Formats: sequence, structure tokens, C-alpha cells
Amino acid sequence: MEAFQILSRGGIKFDKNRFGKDVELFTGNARKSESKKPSQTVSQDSDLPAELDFFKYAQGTGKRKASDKKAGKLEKKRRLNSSESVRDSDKQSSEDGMEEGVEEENPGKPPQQRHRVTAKGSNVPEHAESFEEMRDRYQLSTHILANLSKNGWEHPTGIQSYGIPILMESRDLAAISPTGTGKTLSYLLPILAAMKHPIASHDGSDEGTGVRALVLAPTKELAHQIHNECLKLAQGRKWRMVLFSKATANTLSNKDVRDKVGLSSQLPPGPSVRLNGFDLDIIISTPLRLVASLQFGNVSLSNVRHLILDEADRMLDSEFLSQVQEVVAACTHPKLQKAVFSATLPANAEKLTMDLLNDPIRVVVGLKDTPLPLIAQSLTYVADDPSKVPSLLTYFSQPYNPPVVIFTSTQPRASSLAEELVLNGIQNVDCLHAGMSAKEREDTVSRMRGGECWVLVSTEVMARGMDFKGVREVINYDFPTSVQSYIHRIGRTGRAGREGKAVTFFTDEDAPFLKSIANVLLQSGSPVPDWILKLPKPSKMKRREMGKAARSEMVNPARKIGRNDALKKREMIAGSKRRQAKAELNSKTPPHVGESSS
Ligand SMILES: Nc1ncnc2c1ncn2[C@@H]1O[C@H](COP(=O)(O)OP(=O)(O)OP(=O)(O)O)[C@@H](O)[C@H]1O
Repeated sequence: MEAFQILSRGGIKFDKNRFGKDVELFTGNARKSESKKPSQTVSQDSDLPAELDFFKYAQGTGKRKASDKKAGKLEKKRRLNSSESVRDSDKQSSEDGMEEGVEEENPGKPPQQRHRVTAKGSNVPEHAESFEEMRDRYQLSTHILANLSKNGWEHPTGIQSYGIPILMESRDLAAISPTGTGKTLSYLLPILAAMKHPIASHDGSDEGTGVRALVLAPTKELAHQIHNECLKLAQGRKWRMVLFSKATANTLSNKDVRDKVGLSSQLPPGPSVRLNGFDLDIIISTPLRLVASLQFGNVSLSNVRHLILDEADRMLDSEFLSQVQEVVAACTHPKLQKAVFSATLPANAEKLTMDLLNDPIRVVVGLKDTPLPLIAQSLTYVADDPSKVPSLLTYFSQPYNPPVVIFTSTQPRASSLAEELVLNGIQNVDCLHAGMSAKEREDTVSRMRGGECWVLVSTEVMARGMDFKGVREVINYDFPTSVQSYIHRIGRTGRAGREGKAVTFFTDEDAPFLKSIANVLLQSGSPVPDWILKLPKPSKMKRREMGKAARSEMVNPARKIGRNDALKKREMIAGSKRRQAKAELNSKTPPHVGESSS
């Protein structure tokens, strides 16, 4: 266990009664209680023409006015260029891939706030304004509708309005929609709806045997979260949905256990049954775990009809590409439908995506590779690495809004920073990185969901997909390694229509890359100081070095000296105790026979 955890757990106890309101933020009840409050009327800036009101998405953010004229100009330019047609009007106008399209009217409350949506491809299915419209059009079952409502998913978000009909009409889809806009439901709902009945109750006609749908995600935590969303949507029916963990893989590799747990026992007998090892409705997995089982022949994907790559650009990067390709190659069903989802899709990933999909439709919500204006972003100069700890402590000495997520560049730095914060009296600090055991990672996630963690220090492992609804602030302690990493990191706040705040520390070494991040701020409506705008843009080559400045493993090297001394002292004390115990033991040992006692 990490040292800071021991300190942190033993220290401050979180009083859930006293901080009931804060707990609500984590548990998702906040929205319910918020909605009971009288609605606030936010006065619009009367000087600002509606078409230039860049912040209209962010209701209740009257304070974030278009103080940055450049942002206004950029928006004006975009709107002037914007064509009147929704579909086939998609022009990529810059390196960052600005999209053109129409803006849907904003029906009001989050998260149904609508953003510009463009859909490009052949015969794009009509989008649906409501879940009821989808029900009528695609005969969605009443239990799915009931579960939507039970979970507070009353109105589809932009990506759901467009993405669900496309998937329901059996088309391949590349969906690019900002963080926290409900992409998960956009693919889970059509999968369940298309499968109609759990495999356990099928009549043996067309369903085949084996796994029927597969969702791939880059981290265990995200796979777990998707599985949970799936359970919510599937509530009340016996869908066989498996989170493909190490334990599950082991279980499913054992035929006796498989039969014992009844994975195929409810299926009608006959030659078409049990051909593929096991029969499941949906598997949610990381690529590595699944590929291992594929290679051992413990799982067959030949019956998969729906294949989803979540966080597509990450899944198609060099770390995962060959594994993903292996999985795709194993999905041999002729009716296979493929869809990819992400908040970002840089050009190289887009090319791979389009090669992977068959006659795809490409849907972009908002501006490609641009966060929502709901997140107030800022850049903070901190000179050099050693100055970051004091800067962060100063930050925490001011009023702040927990929960806060802090991103560091490496696992040792995440642990070290968490420890540093605890030693400096910051309350309820936790740490999450891939070097921790599965149990420790799970515990941290559940403390975060339970409202026990106020400050979570993490690495890139937390940057994508993780949905902790109440996160109010994100701090990039170490500069992100790419524009995409920046967008996903800050996307841990400002989710499902809520507002958020993102602060990025930059040192002298990070300065050459500042312009790339500043462009993101500008494009999404956050103010950027003039001097940053005047900086040169880094070349493509140079951008590869972004965020990769050499940094020490310990965020406070001075602590290392003290720490080493403490460890040495502890070792000396332990050694002395061992020697003392040994001496005592020797003195109590009776003398050997024949030995003189005098
Ligand atoms: N129609 C809806 N109405 C209300 N809340 C919704 C709706 N759809 C999804 N949500 C909620 O919005 C939150 C964000 O959804 P989700 O995690 O799917 O976002 P995402 O777009 O996949 O984000 P990321 O890019 O970070 O992975 C979740 O808590 C989810 O339950």
C-alpha cells in the first residue's frame, strides 16, 4: 500500500453526514437535488449578439463572458463559414479539423444541451429528437425505455440523437463527441435493442452461439465502468454481460466450471449449441486480456455482430493496434457492425478508422478535438519543476472545489505528489495509477465514487473515459503529452452538462508547446493572454516532445533526503531490536548437557 494511503486513511475521517452535500456530488444525486432548487435566471450579456455568444452552451456561466476577442472572432468566422445543411456539409478547415454544420437549438437544461452536429456519409439515417421517437421507429422494448427513465436519461444527448439511429439501421459509425456527452449509452442502447432478447431466451434461429457483441476499452477501470452502465440499461432482464477480467478469463477457460456456472445450460440442445465455448450477449474487455484468451482458444468471436472501439484513437495507437487488429480479424461474422467512439480523432487515427469501417457515417458533435465551453480553462506559469509543489500548495490554500483530479506524468510522481499533499495537510488524498494492484485501484475508484476522496492524484490511466460526475476541478500538474491527452484529461470535469474548471501548470521547458494547448483554450472559449497567442506554433516534429521534459521521480527531491534518512534510521532501529531479541533468546537457552554452568 502506498505510504500516503496509510497516512491518509489513518488521518482524517470523512464525515458523510456533515458533508452530505459533497457526497451527493459523487453519488450523482446532486442533479436531483439541484433540480429541486429554483432555476436561476442568468442574464445574457446584452452587448453580445446571440450569434457571437460563444458561451451559450454553458448555462449559468454568465461570468464567463467573451472577454477574449479572438475567441469571438474565431466563432464568428466559424459561423459565417457554417453551411445550412446538417449532412454532407463537413469540411475540415484547419489542422484541428473544424467541422461545419448546423447548430441545434438548445432545449435548456443539462445534459440535453445540444451542440453543433454534423453527420457525413451516404444515406445518413434521420436523427431522433427523443427516446420515444426512437422507440416508435425501432420498436425499442419497454424495459429499455423504463431503464432509461429510471437512470435519469430522459432526453438523448446530441451524439445519442444521431448515433443511435445510425447504429439501429445497421450502419458502421465513427462518432466524435466531446468528453462527458454520453457516448457510452450511444452504443450500448443500440446493441441491446438490436439483440432484442438475451441469448438465454433465444429460440435458436438467428442468434447463433458464442459472443454476440464486444466492446473494447483501453483500461480496466473504463471497461468496468462501461459494464456498470450496461447493467443499468439491462436491469430486469437476464442479459449475459461479462466484464472480461483475469478471473473471468480463467473461469471461462475451464469447461467444467463453465458448465457448472451454467453459461450454456439454458440453451436448447442441438448441434448449433456450445460450438464456440460459451454463449454471451456482451463482452467488455481491454484488448490484451481478450487477445490472450483468443490465442488460447478459450473464446471465439465468430458470432460477434456488434464491435465497438471506445476511445478509438487510443485503441488504434501503436500500443494497442496489433491487438485490436487481431480481435477485429477474429470477428468473422458476415453481419458484423463496427463503430468507433472518441472525443478526439487525430488524422492518423481517422485514416485507420475509415479503413476499418464499412461505408461508415462520421458524426462530429461540437468542433472536432475541442472541449466543451462548460470547462473554464486556464494556464499557470510555474517556472520549473521544483516550483510546482509550492504552487499547488498555494492553490490548495485558497478555497477550492473538491473533488479535484490532478494529473502527473509518471506513476512514481503520482505517488510522490499524493504523499507530499498528505504530508502538507491536504485532506482525503488518494492516488490511482497502473502500478498499483487491481484491488488498490478498485478501492480508490470506489472511494472516489463514494465521496471519500477529495483530491485524486493520477496518471494518464485516469485521463480517458472515467466518469466521476462530481469532479469540479482538474489540475494538469505535469504538462500533457499531446493536445488529445489535454482534452481527455480536462474532460474528467464538466461532464453531463455540469460546469468545471481546468488549470494547467507550465514551466519554461513546456513553453515551446504552449501554443498548441492555447489554441484549444481559444477554440473552446477560454481566454488566453496575448503573449501566449504571439508564441510560435511548434512544428510537428517538436510536438512529439510535448510534456516529455525530464522530471525527477519525487516531486519534492528535498523529501528524498529526509526520506532516506528516515528509512536508514528505521532500519537501524529494527536491526538493533533484532540483535537485542537474539541476545535475549540466547540468554534464556538452557546450557547443553555436559556444559559447565559455572
Ligand atoms: N441522455 C442522458 N441524459 C442524462 N445523462 C446522461 C445521458 N447519457 C449519458 N448520461 C450521463 O452522462 C455521463 C457521461 O457519459 P459518458 O461517460 O458516456 O460520456 P462520454 O461521452 O463517453 O465521455 P468520455 O469521452 O470522457 O468517455 C454519465 O454519467 C452518463 O450516465
